[in-house]
Amino acid sequence: MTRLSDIMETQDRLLFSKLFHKHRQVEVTLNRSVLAWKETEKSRKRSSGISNRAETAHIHALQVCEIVAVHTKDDDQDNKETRRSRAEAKQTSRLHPHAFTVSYIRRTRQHQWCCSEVIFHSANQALSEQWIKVINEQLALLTHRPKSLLVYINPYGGKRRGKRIYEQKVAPLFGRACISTDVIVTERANHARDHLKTEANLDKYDGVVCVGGDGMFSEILHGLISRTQTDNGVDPNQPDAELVPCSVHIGIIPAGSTDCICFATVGTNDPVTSALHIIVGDSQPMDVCSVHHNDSFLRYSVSLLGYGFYGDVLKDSERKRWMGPARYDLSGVKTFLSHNYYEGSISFLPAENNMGDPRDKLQCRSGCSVCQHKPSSKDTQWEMSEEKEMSDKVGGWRTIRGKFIAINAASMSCACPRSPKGLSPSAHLADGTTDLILVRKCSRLDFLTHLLRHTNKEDQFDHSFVEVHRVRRFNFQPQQNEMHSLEDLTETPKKTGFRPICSAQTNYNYQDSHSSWNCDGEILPHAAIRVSVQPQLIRLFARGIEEQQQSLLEDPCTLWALEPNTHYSVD
Ligand SMILES: CCCCCCCCCCCCC/C=C/[C@@H](O)[C@H](COP(=O)(O)O)NC(C)=O
Ligand SMILES: Nc1ncnc2c1ncn2[C@@H]1O[C@H](COP(=O)(O)OP(=O)(O)O)[C@@H](O)[C@H]1O
Ligand SMILES: [Ca+2]
Repeated sequence: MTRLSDIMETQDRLLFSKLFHKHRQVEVTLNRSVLAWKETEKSRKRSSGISNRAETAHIHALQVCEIVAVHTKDDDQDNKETRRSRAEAKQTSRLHPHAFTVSYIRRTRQHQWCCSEVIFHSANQALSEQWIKVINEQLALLTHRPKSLLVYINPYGGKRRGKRIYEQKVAPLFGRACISTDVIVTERANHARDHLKTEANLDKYDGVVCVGGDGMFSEILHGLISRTQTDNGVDPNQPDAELVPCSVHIGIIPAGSTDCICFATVGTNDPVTSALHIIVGDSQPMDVCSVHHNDSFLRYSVSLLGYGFYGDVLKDSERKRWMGPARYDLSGVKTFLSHNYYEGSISFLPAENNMGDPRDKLQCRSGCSVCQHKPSSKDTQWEMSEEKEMSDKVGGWRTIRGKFIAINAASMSCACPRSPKGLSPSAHLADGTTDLILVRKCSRLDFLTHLLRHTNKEDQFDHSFVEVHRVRRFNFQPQQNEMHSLEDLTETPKKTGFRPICSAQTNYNYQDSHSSWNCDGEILPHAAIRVSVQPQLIRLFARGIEEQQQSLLEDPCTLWALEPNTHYSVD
């Protein structure tokens, strides 16, 4: 713990000067972690008018790791000050014509960040240049910050604003942070995936940025993972293959319909906040589920794998893409009224007891201790060879047969604006597990109550027809094996809804008795799947959701009185 006033004194001081800020003289100090300033006593006395009523000195401080950039002042930057006090600003500029601007991250509300600026003036050009040089030297030490990014924009995601969002809100910030970019506006579905798989020269980039929704993110995810496996000679069709983690980080600029991956890793869907997380080079590891059908690879998933309700909503909504994000509301109501259920059998390998429980109310937050333990490859080998022993300890594979309205596997909370706590509020981003939620056949009213609990404080798992398990793997087999020929099957469709049963009672209808999997917003072609969680396979430019209460130093817009007994953490 360091006393804030000490920062102003000698603590590892790199630079100390008297400069001007907002027409007042300030003492500015830079050390390796903090840039701090306070008004000089002389200036305080002058501005308070009467010497014996001088105000208390306030210290402003911001963390070096949250500085976006430092530049010589542009001429139009003093606008706000000019409005406040045109004459004073003129005088400052005349007496202290050399100025530099520090752009930094300021927290606003609800996990939202913005880029603010503080301008310092000096009469001495060399001094101003020295400040820029030394701050830039400190920023250069932050080697995890990306210098070069490959950006993919889906111009048709969400409300079709991806291109404008990028150009107006994100590109100027990347420019200010001196990040170079190559931008590709996609021309068709899977353009980004295919480009990443085979063409992109990934050695050139520190990260890939996805401007779009969960579906677009899924393209980037598939492109990057496949490329990494191909480059390392790993066959993704092997369900037990240990996949190689991707070295390139992924940034998400939300411009889709649900944007749950962004929301659940940052806490808000705001393009500027996401751009700032990219600029500072945040790193959030994330679990990825690999999905197989028999021995062939189908897809990867990081958020929701949903069969039944969410599969049906997605399938229906695809036909209404022209409506934009509102399609999910309409398809949601329609699917709810249909009230379909599906028979099948689900077997799963529970996670060890020390991995917590989906109902333990311990939410995954920035720096989450549950996610800190990444199994090394040695651990993984141990896990593989000792799998039987381990699974015996936790009870081994379990199988549940039944009639389900929904089967959801949430590898992360799946929080989104529609459901701020998400499908599984206590799921972890990087713990190597997924929360398997089974919603059995129940009445419409019961299911509605369950759905509504996703939007309020009540526990959506507290129903007799809902169970939830934290698992490392699971397999699903629908009741009717799709390998049978359709003529063999005489099962009637499982419908309780308003929709008339369209096929004759004796004709089995595959469409009606099987749902589809919603895999991060993409429809999967198979109902029978094998799922295995690959711990921490990718990294995002994010840090997880921050606790609301930040250490004071992280909020540079706060003014602190010099409190001799107050200690602040600067590390
Ligand atoms: C009657 C009241 C109902 C309220 C139900 C609230 C539950 C909402 C839980 C939503 C969980 C969404 C998980 C994320 C899914 C996305 O991957 C996917 C695709 O998102 P995208 O369109 O690509 O941004 N969106 C949907 C709705 O399936
Ligand atoms: N240029 C394009 N034209 C048509 N579809 C595209 C294009 N680029 C990406 N897509 C596809 O659009 C789908 C939806 O994209 P997404 O950005 O997730 O928006 P939304 O959240 O509205 O679904 C994804 O499946 C993606 O593969
Ligand atoms: Ca997880």
